[in-house]
Amino acid sequence: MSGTVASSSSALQAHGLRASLGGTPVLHGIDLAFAPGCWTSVVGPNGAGKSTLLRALAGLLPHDGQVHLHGRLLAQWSARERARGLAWLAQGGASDGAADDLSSLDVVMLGRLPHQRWLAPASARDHAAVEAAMRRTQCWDWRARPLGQLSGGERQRVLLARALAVQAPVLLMDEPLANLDPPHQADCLASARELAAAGHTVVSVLHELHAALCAERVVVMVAGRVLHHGASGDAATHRALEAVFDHRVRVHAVDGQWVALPA
Ligand SMILES: Nc1ncnc2c1ncn2[C@@H]1O[C@H](COP(=O)(O)OP(=O)(O)OP(=O)(O)O)[C@@H](O)[C@H]1O
Repeated sequence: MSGTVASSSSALQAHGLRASLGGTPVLHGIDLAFAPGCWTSVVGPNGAGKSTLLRALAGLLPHDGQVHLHGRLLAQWSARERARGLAWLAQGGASDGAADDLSSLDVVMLGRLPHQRWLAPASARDHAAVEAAMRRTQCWDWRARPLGQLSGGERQRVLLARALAVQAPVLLMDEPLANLDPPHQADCLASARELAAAGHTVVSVLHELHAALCAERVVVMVAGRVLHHGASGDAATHRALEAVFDHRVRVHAVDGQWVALPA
C-alpha cells in the first residue's frame, strides 16, 4: 500500500503522526484507525498527549506524518469540507472565538456555518438541527441568554450542542463531561453511544475511567505514544489502563459495567 493511501474502512486514520508544542516533541509517531459506527475513548495520565492528539486529528495543529479523513489526506480537504466532515469540541469550554455576548442559539448556529452558503440565511434544516441539538443537551430553554452569562456546565452544554448541530460523520470531543452534573454526563455518554449506533465515528478524551470504559474501544496513551488500543471489555485493555496509572487503579465489573476503583 502506498504511504498516502488509507484504509477505506476507517473514517479517520493516523500514520506516524508526530507533533511538537513550543518546540518540544509531544506526539512520537501515532498509528491509529477509527472505524465508522464506533465510539472510542482516549485515556492516559495528565500530559500524555491526549488533547494534542485530538487537535492534530482535527487538523488544528501542524504535524508530521499523515491524517486521513474518509481515506483522503486531511490537508487535501478544503476548510469548509473538513468542517462539515469533522466536528470538534474543545477542552475546557473554549468557544473558539465565539463571542461571549452571542446568544446561546447563535453560538449553536455557528455549528451550521459549514452547511450554509456565503451570506445566505439559515435554512429550515439548520434551525431544525440547532433545536434538536439544544434539546438533546437541554439548553433550548435558555437559547436567548448570552454565552458569557452561563455557568461552566451550562456553557459546556451549549458548546456540546454546537458540536452536535454540525451533524458531521466524525465527532472529536476533548473532555466533554467537564463541568457537567451527573445526569448531563449520562446524557452526553448516551449521545456518544447513539451517534456511534447511527454510524458516526466518535472519539472522546475522557478522564473518568468508568465513562471511558462505556465506549466500545479505548486508546491508552502515555508519554506521547499509544500503549494500547483495544475493546473496552478486554482484559488487555484493563491491564494497560492499570499500568499507565501506576497500578493505583484496578478495573472491576460492577453491575454489568466496568469501573476503575483505587487499588
Ligand atoms: N505550548 C506548549 N509548549 C510546550 N509543551 C507543551 C505546550 N502545551 C502543552 N505542552 C506539553 O505537551 C504535553 C501534552 O499535553 P496535552 O495537553 O496534549 O496532554 P493531555 O494528555 O491532554 O493532558 P491532560 O490530561 O492534563 O489534559 C504535556 O507534557 C504538556 O506539558
